Amino acid sequence: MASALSLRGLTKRFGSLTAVDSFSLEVERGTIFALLGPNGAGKTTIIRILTTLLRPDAGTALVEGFDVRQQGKEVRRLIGVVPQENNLDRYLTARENLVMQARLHGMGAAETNGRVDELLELVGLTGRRNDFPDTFSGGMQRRLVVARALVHRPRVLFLDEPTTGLDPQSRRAVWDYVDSLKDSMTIFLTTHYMDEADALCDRIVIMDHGRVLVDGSAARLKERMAHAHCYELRFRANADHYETILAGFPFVRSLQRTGDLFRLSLAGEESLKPLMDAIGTDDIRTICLREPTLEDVFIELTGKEVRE
Ligand SMILES: Nc1ncnc2c1ncn2[C@@H]1O[C@H](COP(=O)(O)OP(=O)(O)OP(=O)(O)O)[C@@H](O)[C@H]1O
Repeated sequence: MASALSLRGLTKRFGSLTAVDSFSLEVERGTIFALLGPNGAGKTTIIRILTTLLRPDAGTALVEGFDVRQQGKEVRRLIGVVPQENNLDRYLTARENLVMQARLHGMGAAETNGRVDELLELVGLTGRRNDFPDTFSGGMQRRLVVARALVHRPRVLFLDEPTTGLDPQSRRAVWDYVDSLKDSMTIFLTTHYMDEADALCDRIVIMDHGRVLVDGSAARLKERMAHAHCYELRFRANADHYETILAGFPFVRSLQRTGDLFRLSLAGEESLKPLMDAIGTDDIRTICLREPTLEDVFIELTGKEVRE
């Protein structure tokens, strides 16, 4: 199957910092692909190179066979971009924002009207088509940005953290739109939400320091952790005290806390007894074994929380 994206030895430096370090990747057409990594890993820099906003210092990047360096115009014709910020034109209505995009891509009036109305319907904004984006909720603005990126029927859609800052219901709505597009284009997204990558994507790359750390489906990445010993531990009291104790054990490989609930992975089963001996049972409400998640894989590989 042909590649939608082909990156070979892609490198980008900012002064002495190598943000993207000889990065290579092939993404097949029709894939929903996620690029994950901690803050500063190099994800946005890669998207900016692929969308022709930034020139690489070395290496090549092809989008649908076109070179981002030499054939920027052809690349821009084939891609849709949903940037991190909702950069809508606030002086244009929702509908006018989409019409403007169609004009920029040289679409004729008849084609534009049909396409714009179809997209407003798809993202559930038909009733608000004549309103200005400033009067929209964050979720509605995001949906409009997605619609705008789709006006010219791109073959590759780039989504840079498409659901950051959205409530769970709006996130689900964006996931549904993205999922409904998958048969007609290749989708490349970055996200800090592991559940998003898990639910949506066929293939995931986790990167850090400009390089690939691991590449595969969510299921395959989780298999890497099949031998990890992951537990959930809930305390009825003194959670701060226990957090200090847990963080001090050399065999606690990762530790995440939400209120009085701790998720931890241990180096081996034999670590459980010394752990229980040290913390006692007086303040433990529950302890249970749990399945590894994509978040465990991320922490294991990068040594960092998903968002710091
Ligand atoms: N224009 C720039 N000038 C200097 N340094 C930059 C520039 N753009 C990015 N960087 C640096 O390059 C590195 C990679 O940044 P990038 O924005 O690609 O990371 P990211 O993985 O997208 O992070 P985040 O998850 O926070 O968006 C960071 O150390 C960043 O500070």
